[in-house]
Parts: sequence; structure tokens; C-alpha cells
Amino acid sequence: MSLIEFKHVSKTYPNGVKGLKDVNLTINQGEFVAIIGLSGAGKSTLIRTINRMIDITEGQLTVDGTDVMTLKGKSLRRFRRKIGMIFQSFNLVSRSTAIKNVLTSMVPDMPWWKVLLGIFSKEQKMHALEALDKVGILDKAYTRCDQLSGGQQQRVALARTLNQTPTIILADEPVAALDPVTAHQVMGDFKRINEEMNISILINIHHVDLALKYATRLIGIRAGEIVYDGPVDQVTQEILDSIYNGASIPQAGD
Ligand SMILES: Nc1ncnc2c1ncn2[C@@H]1O[C@H](COP(=O)(O)OP(=O)(O)OP(=O)(O)O)[C@@H](O)[C@H]1O
Repeated sequence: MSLIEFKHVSKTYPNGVKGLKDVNLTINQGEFVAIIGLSGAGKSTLIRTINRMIDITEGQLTVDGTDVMTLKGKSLRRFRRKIGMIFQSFNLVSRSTAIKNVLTSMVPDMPWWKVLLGIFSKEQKMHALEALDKVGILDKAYTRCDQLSGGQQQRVALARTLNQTPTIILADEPVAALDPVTAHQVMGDFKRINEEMNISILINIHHVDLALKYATRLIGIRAGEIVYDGPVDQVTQEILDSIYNGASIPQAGD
């Protein structure tokens, strides 16, 4: 069964701007999808509809068999716990240690007084340390995040997401703030997590070279419409031109 399915999905913002136009898309468990396109093309809108950070206005969007627009309250919160979200700006508590940041992903399942007192069980701490180990920064577990490099901070964010055992990770420009070497390392982390843990990954990215190197499938979006969708090894310069410059998509046999 498909994991994520867009059927004739559109998003019109309250000011009338069309963020998505009649999007049809099926994503299966375990895929690593990169989404590229010009600034303002609709990449963030596409990714943020999946965990209902943004509501669609037309069509149907199902995730793991659930029509996401039917979710509210507790069921919406439970649904969101299965979907990790990574941002360009890491969104960490910079004055807390790496392990404390990872442990915060457990907070929704804990009684308020334990949260207030910062009481985490041995099992929870072990789980958090395992997550830090998976992204190669176990040695930084007790370092404050404001003393870590950008790449290390993004890895803490990734560990925090892994700690909630997601089935999907959505990443909105996760390497945009990183230098090229660190960006490759973080993309490598995503790839390893995708392959070893079979977690589906959807990533918005401006760097085409990184998209082609690490993802398996590329989606090109232009003015809210999907103009390319296929395996990365079939992407040609003509296809990239069409995504970025509006040239028509070359058809096989042209
Ligand atoms: N809250 C909003 N209200 C109105 N229009 C919006 C809103 N958010 C986004 N848009 C518009 O929707 C379109 C798609 O925006 P979106 O942020 O999805 O693009 P993007 O491809 O992610 O761009 P970038 O690469 O710059 O982040 C743009 O025209 C944008 O101005």
C-alpha cells in the first residue's frame, strides 16, 4: 500500500495565492524523495501539507491510509508523532544539552510533573543515547547545543526526530545553513537512516547536486505544479532546465 497519496490536491492561501495546483502523487514506504524547484514554487507547501502544518483546500491527501483532513485534536497529535520534521534552523533549545533536546521528543507521552522536574527513566535516556549514536555524535550527548557546530546541531535535531520512531521524516531545507562538507555529511546521515531503518524521507533542497547524489527519486515543482517525477538516474540537463527555467519537459523519443 502507498504511504502518502495526493489525489487532485490544491492549496489556495487565504490571499488567493495558489501554493499547489492539482497535485497527484504516490509515495511508498522506504523512498528517499528530493523536491526541487525555484524559490516560491511550492516545495514547503507540499511538504507541510503531509503533517497538516498546512491544510489543503481541494482534493484528498492520505497518509498511511488516513485522510489527513479528517484528523483533529488527539488523533492529529498522535498522527504527527509518527512524522518527524527537520528544519533549516534546527529548532533546538540552545542552552540545553544534546541529550536533553533529544529527550524532549518524549514529552507528549509523559505526565506534566515529570516533565516539569525533568525526570526521565533510565530506558528513556538509553533510547536517547542510541539515537545520538545513530547519527554519530554520542560523544556530544552532554554538550550544550550552543557549543556545537551547525552540522552537529542538525544531527541532534535528527536524533530527536529518530527518538520518536517516525515512519516518515520531512525535511525542509535541512542543509541550507551548512557548509558544503557538512551538508554532505548530513545528507549521508539521511541516506543511512533511510536505508538502515526503512524510514521514508522527503526533503526540500536547493542543491541539485546533493539531491541527485543522495535521493532515489526526484520531484520537480514549478508554480505549484509537479513538472517532473522520476528516478534520479534518469534526470537530464533538459529536465533540470524545464524545472528551473520553464522550458517544456522533453519526452522520451524527442
Ligand atoms: N501563508 C501564506 N500565505 C500566502 N501565500 C503563501 C503563504 N505561504 C506561502 N505562500 C505562497 O505560496 C507559494 C509557494 O510558497 P512555498 O513557501 O511553498 O515555496 P517554496 O518552493 O518552498 O519556496 P522557498 O524555496 O523560497 O522556500 C509562493 O508564491 C508563496 O508566496
